Amino acid sequence: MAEPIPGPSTSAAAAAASDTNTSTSKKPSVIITIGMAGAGKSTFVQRINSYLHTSENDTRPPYILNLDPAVLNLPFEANIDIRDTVNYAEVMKQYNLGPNGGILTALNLFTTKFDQVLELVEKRAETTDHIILDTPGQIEIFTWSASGAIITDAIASSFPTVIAYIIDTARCVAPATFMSNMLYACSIMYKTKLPFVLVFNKTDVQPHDFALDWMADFEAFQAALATHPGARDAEGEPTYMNSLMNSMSLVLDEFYKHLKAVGVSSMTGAGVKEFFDAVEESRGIYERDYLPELERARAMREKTLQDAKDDSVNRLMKDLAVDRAKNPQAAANDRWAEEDEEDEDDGDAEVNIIDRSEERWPGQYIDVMSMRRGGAEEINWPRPG
Ligand SMILES: Nc1nc2c(ncn2[C@@H]2O[C@H](COP(=O)(O)OP(=O)(O)OP(=O)(O)O)[C@@H](O)[C@H]2O)c(=O)[nH]1
Repeated sequence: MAEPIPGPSTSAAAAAASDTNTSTSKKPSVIITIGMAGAGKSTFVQRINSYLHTSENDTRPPYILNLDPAVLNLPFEANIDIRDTVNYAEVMKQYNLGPNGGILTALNLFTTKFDQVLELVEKRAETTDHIILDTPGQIEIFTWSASGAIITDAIASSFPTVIAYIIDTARCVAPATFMSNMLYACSIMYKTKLPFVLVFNKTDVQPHDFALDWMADFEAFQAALATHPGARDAEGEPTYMNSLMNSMSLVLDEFYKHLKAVGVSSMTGAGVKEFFDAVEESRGIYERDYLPELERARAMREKTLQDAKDDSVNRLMKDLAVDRAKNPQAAANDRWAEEDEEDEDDGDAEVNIIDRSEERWPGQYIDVMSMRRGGAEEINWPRPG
């Protein structure tokens, strides 16, 4: 199943890669942390933040974005915090949503202003080596939503980006949980096509050697599977799930070859240096594999758009020619009346994203929802329903 991430296949792609090699060499690396609820994403971000603040590591402080609108307390200071822009509780109330719908809608609203976020990030790019994104606890809200894809694509097309997939190691000792986690990781990797680092977190509680063994040798995984409770049914036959996982382990073997895996304890800080080594190596993969593919997709999209535009214009011109031939008098009077021109001002007031490192009163909250209700400053948020 697992195909390698496409590499540069044409000379144009190779040229694009070499062009961008120079352009990305000084850009900061973006680290997008993704993981199941409770895997330790926020604690991990706090740990790598403190590592990057430690001057003896010869690094500059990172620029951090919090994209979780529902988090109550963050163990780190975010430079841009979604909670400064969207009130998740108010979104739930106004759009009549449950918690997950509220988080998703809050993220969607924030994404409509992501161009402002990118501008701020680009302004700061000279002063930092790392940009870190903490994502919502409910993994699917980021990984399977349009806004998650837009944010990922937008940032990855500007900066060398790597996905840090955080795994709760202690919860992976059961082969079935390990397999589920790996399948999820696999789906994200093939969706984003970005360099991927598996971060086995909480190694202070459970060392991750077993996971590395299972990834390196599928027979070791199959042996663990065979001895796991529930591997056989009442008649002593392997259960359906067991057989399925057995086959899957062969398939995932190929996927593991494209992964870097590190063990980290966000509690003690063990393994953080190895993580940054893996991020550094991923820059090369980004430049070699992701960028040429991005250029190719961009060129194809532009061509498709141009073709569609040309086709519409051609059809319009044909229709006009037929009309004019039928009624030459009407064609002669067919002139644009200047007074009919509409006022182009759509009343789109700005919602400013806050850069906490710049503002005078950090955390000053902009209530975009009440702005939406208020008459004077109209915002074009989408209407409920
Ligand atoms: N022992 C140990 N505990 C950890 C480690 N990392 C995180 N934890 C604990 O795991 C729990 C969840 O950590 P969080 O950082 O809140 O996890 P999260 O993935 O951000 O959680 P959500 O955003 O709610 O999904 C907390 O109780 C942390 O203290 C670690 O390396 N070792």
